[in-house]
Amino acid sequence: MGASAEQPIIRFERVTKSYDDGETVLKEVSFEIRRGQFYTLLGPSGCGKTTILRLIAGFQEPSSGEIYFDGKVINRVPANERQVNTVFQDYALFPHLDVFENVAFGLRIKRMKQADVENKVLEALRFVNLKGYEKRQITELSGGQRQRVAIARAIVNEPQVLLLDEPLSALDLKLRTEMQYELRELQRRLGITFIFVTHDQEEALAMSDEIFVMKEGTIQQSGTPTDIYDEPINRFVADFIGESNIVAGQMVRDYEVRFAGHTFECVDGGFRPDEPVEIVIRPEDLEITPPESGKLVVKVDSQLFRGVHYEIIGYDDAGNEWMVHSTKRATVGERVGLGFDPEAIHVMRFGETEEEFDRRLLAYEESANER
Ligand SMILES: Nc1ncnc2c1ncn2[C@@H]1O[C@H](COP(=O)(O)OP(=O)(O)OP(=O)(O)O)[C@@H](O)[C@H]1O
Repeated sequence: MGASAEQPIIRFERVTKSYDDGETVLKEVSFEIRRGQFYTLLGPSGCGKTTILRLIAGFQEPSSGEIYFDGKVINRVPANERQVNTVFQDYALFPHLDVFENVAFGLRIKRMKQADVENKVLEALRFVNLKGYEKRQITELSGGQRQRVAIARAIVNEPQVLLLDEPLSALDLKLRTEMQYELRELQRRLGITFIFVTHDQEEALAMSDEIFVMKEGTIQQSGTPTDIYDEPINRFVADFIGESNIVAGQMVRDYEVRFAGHTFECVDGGFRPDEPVEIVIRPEDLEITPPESGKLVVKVDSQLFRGVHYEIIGYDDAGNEWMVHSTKRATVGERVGLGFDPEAIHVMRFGETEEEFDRRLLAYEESANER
C-alpha cells in the first residue's frame, strides 16, 4: 500500500508533557500524521488538544518522548524553523494593519522582495476568496472574513502542516457550517496536512479524514469518522461521538450477546465466554414496531420533535433507558416494540484501550480464518 508505506510527516513517540505545577497533561501519547490528510483532535476541554498543537508548532517542548517531522527528531527545533503554521482561535490579527499587511507580515520578516510579497499575498487572498479586500482594515471585516485573513496569513508561508486551534468557535452556527465546507475544500486544493482542534463532535465527523478522540491526556481511539462512529471502542468514545444507548450486557459466546433480559444475535466475537461487556446501539438504528414484533419492549416516557425525526425516550422492563430517532411518532405512556439488526449492536469490552482492541480483533480474525 503506497500511502501507508510513505513516511509519516509527523510522528509522536510516547510523548509526555508535564507542567511545573506537576500536572501531567499528555501521557505517553503516540500517533502518526500522514501527508495531505485532514486530522482532527477531538475531546472535552482540558484533555490536551492544544498542548499537542503547541508541541508540534514548537511553542513548547515535551517532558519526555520524541517528536519526529519527516523522520527527524524536532523536540528542540525552534518554532520559526519548523514548516508549520498555526491559525489561532482568536485569529491574533494586527488591528492596526490592513488585510494585505496582515497577510504579508511573515514574508516581511523573512525580508522577501516586494514583488514576491505582492504575488504571494494576492495568491493567498485568492485562495480564501478575499481578493479585492487588500486595503480593508481588520475592524471593517466580518467574523468569517477575519477568519479567512488568519488562514491566508498562515498559508502564505507555504507550510507543510497547518495547525488550526478551534478556528470556528467564535462564529455563529450558519457561518460556522459554511466555513467547515470552505476549510475542507481549501485543504483539498492546497493538498497540505491540516490538524484541526475542536470539542464539537459534529464538526469533527463532517470534516476529517481521521479523528483522534482524546480524554485526560490520552488518545482513546483514532480512525475515520465512520470507524469511530460505528465502532466506538469504549463508553467514553461512544458517549462523546453522537448520541448512544449504552447498556451493560454479557457476551454469551461469539455472535451471541445478552442484555436487557434477552439474548440477541450480534456480529462480534473474540470475547471470553460470559464476559461482561457494554452494548452500544445508536438511536437511528432502532425502529419503533408493534410491541409483539419488537426485539425489546419499552414504555414511552417522552417525545420531542427534532425537525427531521422524533426523539423518543422509553424504558424497558429492566429499567434501561432507550433513545430512538424515528420518523414515526409514538404516544407517551404507550408500550412499543424496538426493532434492530444484529449489525446495529456494537459490543465493547470494559475499559479496553485501542491497542488491546486492535490485538483482540486481529487475534479473532486470525482464528476465524483458521476455522
Ligand atoms: N502553561 C501551563 N501551565 C500549567 N498547566 C497548563 C498550561 N497550559 C495548559 N495547562 C493545563 O493542561 C491541560 C490541557 O490543556 P490544553 O489547553 O491542552 O487542553 P485542551 O484540550 O486544548 O482544552 P480546551 O479545549 O479548553 O482548549 C489543562 O488542564 C490545562 O489547565
